[in-house]
Amino acid sequence: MSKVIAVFNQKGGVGKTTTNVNLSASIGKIGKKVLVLDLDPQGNSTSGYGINKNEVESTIYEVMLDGVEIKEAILKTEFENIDVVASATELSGAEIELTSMENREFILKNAIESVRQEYDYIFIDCPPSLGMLTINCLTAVDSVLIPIQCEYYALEGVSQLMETIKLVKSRLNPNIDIQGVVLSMFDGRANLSIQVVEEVKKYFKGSVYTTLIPRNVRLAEAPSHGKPALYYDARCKGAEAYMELAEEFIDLEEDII
Ligand SMILES: Nc1ncnc2c1ncn2[C@@H]1O[C@H](COP(=O)(O)OP(=O)(O)OP(=O)(O)O)[C@@H](O)[C@H]1O
Ligand SMILES: [Mg+2]
Repeated sequence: MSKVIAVFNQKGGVGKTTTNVNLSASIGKIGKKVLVLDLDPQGNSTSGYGINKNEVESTIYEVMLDGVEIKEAILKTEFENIDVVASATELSGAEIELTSMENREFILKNAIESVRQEYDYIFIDCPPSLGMLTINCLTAVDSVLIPIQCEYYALEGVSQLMETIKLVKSRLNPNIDIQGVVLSMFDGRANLSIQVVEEVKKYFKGSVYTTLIPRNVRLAEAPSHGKPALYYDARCKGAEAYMELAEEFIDLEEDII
């Protein structure tokens, strides 16, 4: 049975998609079977894996709103152990369409049930909002991986984020847990970055990964080549950091350390 993980922070541009694509790719490279599901209408995880969402026949939109079986929307990729369910631009309208549906919070959870046996991990990239798509995602997952950018105001919105998770836990998904907090765009030369790491560790106590993701231009370039950084430039600092994060993630999951 797979573990289903949301990569979520309602704040925009904090590194959700970069983490979703690069952490999943590294976990796949380690040998775990991974499904990457793009729930953001922007479709950046889809294009980050080299898929043109406009050319895909069945996307997560058809799965959630037209009753298409998720198996029909699963795309194989050239990357080791990675399958993808693509996003679609129409998904932005889904926020409204979902509100009139029966059991509207459980649509994604029910949709992924049939493929949970086939993967070790299912990673879901969320949009930067707290709408119905995000609620569906939080209802469907076992845990939430929270990327936080090492910048001024890093913790802004975090209390709202924690409130949302608490609310979902009490009403829709009693088993939801925090998987971990990833500090992204770290700059070791900047005092601010170092201060943010301290602050975030104080707030989240033991839940923060030791691995820090540095600001690295290769991570920003790789999506335009339709590849995770690992397949674009395996030796760049960004790809190395996400591989280290994947190892830390797996070790914690398997309770080795
Ligand atoms: N570690 C990094 N080093 C350099 N650039 C980065 C890094 N992480 C992310 N970026 C860049 O910062 C921008 C925002 O990152 P990303 O798209 O991952 O954030 P996001 O939280 O998914 O954004 P959104 O809320 O819009 O979905 C992107 O242009 C990305 O390439
Ligand atoms: Mg994103």
